[in-house]
Amino acid sequence: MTTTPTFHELADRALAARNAAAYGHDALITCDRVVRIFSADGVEVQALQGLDLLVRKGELMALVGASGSGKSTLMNILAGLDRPTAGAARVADHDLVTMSAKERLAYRRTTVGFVWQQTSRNLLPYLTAAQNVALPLQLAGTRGGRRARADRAKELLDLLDVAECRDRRPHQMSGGQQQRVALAVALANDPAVLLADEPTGELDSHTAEQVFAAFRTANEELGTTIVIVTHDQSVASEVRRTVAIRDGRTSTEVLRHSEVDSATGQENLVAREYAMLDRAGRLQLPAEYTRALGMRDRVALELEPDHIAVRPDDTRNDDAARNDDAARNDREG
Ligand SMILES: Nc1ncnc2c1ncn2[C@@H]1O[C@H](COP(=O)(O)OP(=O)(O)OP(=O)(O)O)[C@@H](O)[C@H]1O
Repeated sequence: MTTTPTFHELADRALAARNAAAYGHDALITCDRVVRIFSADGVEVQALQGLDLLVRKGELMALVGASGSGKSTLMNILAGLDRPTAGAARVADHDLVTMSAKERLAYRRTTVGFVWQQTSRNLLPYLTAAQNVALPLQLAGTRGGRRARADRAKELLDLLDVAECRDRRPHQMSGGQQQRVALAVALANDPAVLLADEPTGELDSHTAEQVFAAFRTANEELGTTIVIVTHDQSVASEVRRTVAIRDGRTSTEVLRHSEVDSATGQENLVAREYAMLDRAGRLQLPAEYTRALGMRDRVALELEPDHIAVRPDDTRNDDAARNDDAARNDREG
């Protein structure tokens, strides 16, 4: 039985709704039901299908997804190179949907830094490492002149362990060194967010580890928030938080933290998987879980005091038995 709320209850509810914090109010990156549709030759492709994502200040996280899941589309939106078709996207208080062309340019120069997969896209071939790092400072009109820019370049190249490359041009460096210098370039203007698209895609695993160490250093020493996009699942072990993208939506996420074993005193990394719950209450279950239990179309739910149980649909067996009976009757009749 439902009871009609009193006027005071309605007033309290309205006040609570007004005071409720907006989605992602305390996040540095907020994607709220982001949709991106491409139209090519009259065919529409929904690259992002209502993607939700929150990234807090100071995080180092990875977005992992298969080819075509929408990673690059999301990256281009966060980088200010593309706009969502619908939904909201904010980075460090910049509204990526309504930003003007002028604001977009300033945003790309000072708020975000990028490291792309292709080393050639990150560095100018005719400049040395130090000159490459100094260039974004010059473009942003940073005060202090040539001397200050050279000092900043030295500081970043030292920090990322590529001091020896200072006077070398990109072709005189290894792939891993080029990516670490690219990271220094991306950090030059002290961006609020650093975006990296498959930054180790062209590197062997040993070199990739060194590049990841440089990302961790940037995150820990400079406090830069870093989002790394990759299709490589092994990257997941390099960061504390991995969010999976599937079919243009964030699906599951894995958080890792260290726990000290009280018996042995040994520190272990513990990983736990979570599913995203959107504001409509929709939950995407990992395909391998649903497949393992033969779940499809419908599942049985039970609310328990501290959890919700999701079980295979127990009426399916009854339905199947009924269908078998009907088939048998048809045959016999
Ligand atoms: N400019 C475009 N025009 C038409 N379709 C596009 C465009 N860009 C991306 N798509 C489509 O959108 C979907 C998502 O593409 P996206 O490049 O974001 O995926 P991805 O996860 O980055 O893949 P990959 O790892 O292969 O780069 C794909 O189906 C792709 O074909």
